[in-house]
Parts: sequence; structure tokens; C-alpha cells
Amino acid sequence: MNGDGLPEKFDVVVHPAASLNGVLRAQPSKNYTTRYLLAAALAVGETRVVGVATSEDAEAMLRCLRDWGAGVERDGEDAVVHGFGASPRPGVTLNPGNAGAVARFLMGVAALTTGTTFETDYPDSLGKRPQGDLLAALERLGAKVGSDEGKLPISISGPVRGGVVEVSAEKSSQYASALMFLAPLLPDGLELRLTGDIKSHAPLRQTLDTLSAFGVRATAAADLSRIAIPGGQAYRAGRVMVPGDYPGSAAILTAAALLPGEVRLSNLRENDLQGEKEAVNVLRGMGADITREGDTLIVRGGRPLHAVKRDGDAFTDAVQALTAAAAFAAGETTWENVYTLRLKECDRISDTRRELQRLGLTVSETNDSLTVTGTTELAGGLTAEGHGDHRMIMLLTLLGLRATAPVTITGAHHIRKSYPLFFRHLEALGANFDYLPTDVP
Ligand SMILES: O=C(O)C1=C[C@@H](OP(=O)(O)O)[C@@H](O)[C@H](O)C1
Ligand SMILES: C=C(OP(=O)(O)O)C(=O)O
Repeated sequence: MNGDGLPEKFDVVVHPAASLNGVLRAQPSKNYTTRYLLAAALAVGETRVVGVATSEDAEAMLRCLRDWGAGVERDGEDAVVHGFGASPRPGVTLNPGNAGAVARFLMGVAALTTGTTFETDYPDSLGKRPQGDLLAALERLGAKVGSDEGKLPISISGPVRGGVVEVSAEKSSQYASALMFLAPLLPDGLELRLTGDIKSHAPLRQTLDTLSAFGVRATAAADLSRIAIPGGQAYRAGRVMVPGDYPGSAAILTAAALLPGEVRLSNLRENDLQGEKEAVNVLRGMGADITREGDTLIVRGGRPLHAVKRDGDAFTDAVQALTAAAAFAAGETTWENVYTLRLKECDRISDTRRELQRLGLTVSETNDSLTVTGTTELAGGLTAEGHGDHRMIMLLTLLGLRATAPVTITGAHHIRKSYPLFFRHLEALGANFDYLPTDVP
């Protein structure tokens, strides 16, 4: 059993739900948890990170920071971090689990050390994701880098001085964010030139926001193609509060829109840089009834939805959840400019197309888009593959809630990567699940 009271490994049976009703508080943001914990470790002194996520990705960051020499204590829902400043311990092997952002941010910072090795216990997921563009930028700065053809396991040795450096932002924004965390602690800072068609602008702005919260100066062009961070700065220890998580909440909001009832979701501030905040407008554009009262969103569900065509890169981590809305929206919904979804925990274009087709939906893909034709009835009554991907599990769960017969999802424990209480939250709204342990012989 885990903190969520669920088996260590399990498949989930999703029972169709007639309605969803109730009040929830959005969990803490994944992207701000990883950023604030790292920035706290890069500061000298004590930082209290108020309300950190309890997900596997958050744990991965905490574990790696401890291994690098940070003091980390949990105090209720907070983390109290004693940072190592510009001196993470050299000669350490870090395991970032299955967390892409954690792995990449730490790889950037590893250039402060005279040697850090990265290994993952998720060789079939994080182990397959590309790191080459970040490694190339680190090499251009003078770091020594070893890798398995641009993939984990990876070793990085500094020190580096900094200067002007190009980094491709075409496959992931996380490479540039990694260098942004490194920059202020280098003697010469970094003047980053982001090359290629820049993806995931929103997380880059969250990184700038984090630097600013820790007193680090940075300037960025409006299109983010140039980011300058002077060297010789220090991260300022203090107190930061993690806001609510829009990517995970997008799944709750979509579930609430798909079924009759009224759901209130609090802790989602309006003035927030998470791109997945746009999920609210996407759902509204599809016909959902969502209103806001301060930090609370109110969904009155069960309205008929209609298809939309949107650039999904702006809300990359909400595309899977919104695909569940597309599955029941009249017409053809297309998510454009989503090539990078192929490079996440699974191939979120092809694997999604296959799972949805098996469920009876009409779906097509191009290299960088996904199109789903909505249906009024989904039979269900079969087993779908979770692909070890928390966001695929969220999508399939939402489809199961609206299906005629139950849908079973394999490897549903991988939900814990970002949203351990996902099933518990839906249960609180009236949904019904069976958990089938898969770790018993
Ligand atoms: O910077 C971050 O914290 C993240 C950036 C995004 O990745 P890409 O930049 O690879 O799209 C996002 O999908 C990921 O979940 C978190
Ligand atoms: C892709 C994701 O995370 P990461 O890149 O940090 O592994 C995600 O949270 O959907």
C-alpha cells in the first residue's frame, strides 16, 4: 500500500459514472514543485517550499538534491531545503526516475560539478527520451559529456565558465530551462540563443518566474529566442508557495464537463504562467460551462460539446485530457503543432491513436497533429494499455467514465508520476474504480 492507500502496482477498472459532483482542491503544481526545490538547493541557506507535490517526480527531485548534498526535511506539506549553492557534491550518481524535467534541469546544473552521472530505473521511458540537444550545448560550453547516443545513462563534467551558447528548443524547452538554472552560478553567465522552432514557451516563462522569485536577474526577448542571465549571481533563500497544478486539473475539469453535475475546483489562480490554464478556454470553446470565482473554477457538466482546432503546444500537458473531451465532441477536433508529444512518457500521438481506435473511435495522425472524431456513445468493455504514461491513464480514465461498460487500464499506478490522488479525487466526486493488484504472484 502507498500514501494513497492503493496497491503498489495495479490495473484499474473504471466504471461508467452517471454524474460527478463535489468540491476539490487542486494538487500542487508539478512544474513549480520541481523548479522551486531545485532553486532552493541552488541557494545557500534555508528555503521553505510551501505545499510541495507528493508525486514520484517531486520525490525524484528531492532524492537527487539530497544525493547532491542538500539538506531536505519534510514539514507537513512543506519541504525545508538547506541548499548547496553553487557546489553540488561531485562524483555522485543521480537517478531522476521517470521525470524528464528533473533529469534535464539537473543535467544542466551538473556542469557545476567535476563529474555527475545520471541513470534511470525507467530505461523504457525516460531512457528512450532524447537528451542530445542539451548535451551538445553543454559540450559547446566546454563540459565533458558521455552518453549512450544522446540518451541515458549520461555523465557530465564541468566546470564551465559560460558565455554565448546556442541550444535547440525544437524537441523540448527543458534543455533551455536547464541552462537557465545553471547560468547565474557561472562566472560569465549565459547568453542563450534558442534555435529551431521554439516549443513549450510557457514552461520557459515558469523558469524565468522561478529565477525572479529567488532574486536572480534575467532578461528575455519577447519571443524567448534570446535569454541573457548574468553570471556571478546567487539564488536567494527564502519562502515560496507552490501554486495549484493546471495540467492535472485539466483532467478533472474535462471529467466534470463530460458528465452531468457540478464540480468546484479550488486553488487555481487566474494569474498563472502554466500554459495548461488554457484548457479552461479550450473546454469553454467546445461548449463547456465553466465559470470562475477567484481561485475556484466551477464546472456545470453534461452540456453538448463540439469540435475545435487548436495549436496544442501552448497547453502541451493538457492535450491528453482534452482529447477525452474531443472524443465526445460533435465533429473533428485537431490538435496541431504537437510533435513533441511523441517525445514524452510514451508517443502521445501514435499510442493515443491506437488506444482510441481500439475503443472504437475514429482517429488519425500526422507527424505533428492528432485528429479525433467525436462520438455520442462509447461501448467500453475492454482493456486499454496505459503505456506507463500518467497522462494516457488520465485520458483513458475519462473515456471509461463516459463509456457504456467498464474500461480496464493497465499499469494505472503510473498515475503517481504526477497525480497520486487522481483516482481518489474522482472517487470524492462520485466515480467508482476497482483496483486490481498486479504485484502479487
Ligand atoms: O519545464 C517543465 O517543467 C516541463 C516542460 C514541458 O516539456 P517540453 O518542454 O519537453 O515540452 C512539459 O511537457 C513537462 O511536463 C514539464
Ligand atoms: C511530459 C511530462 O513530464 P516530464 O517531461 O517532466 O517527464 C508530463 O508531465 O506530462
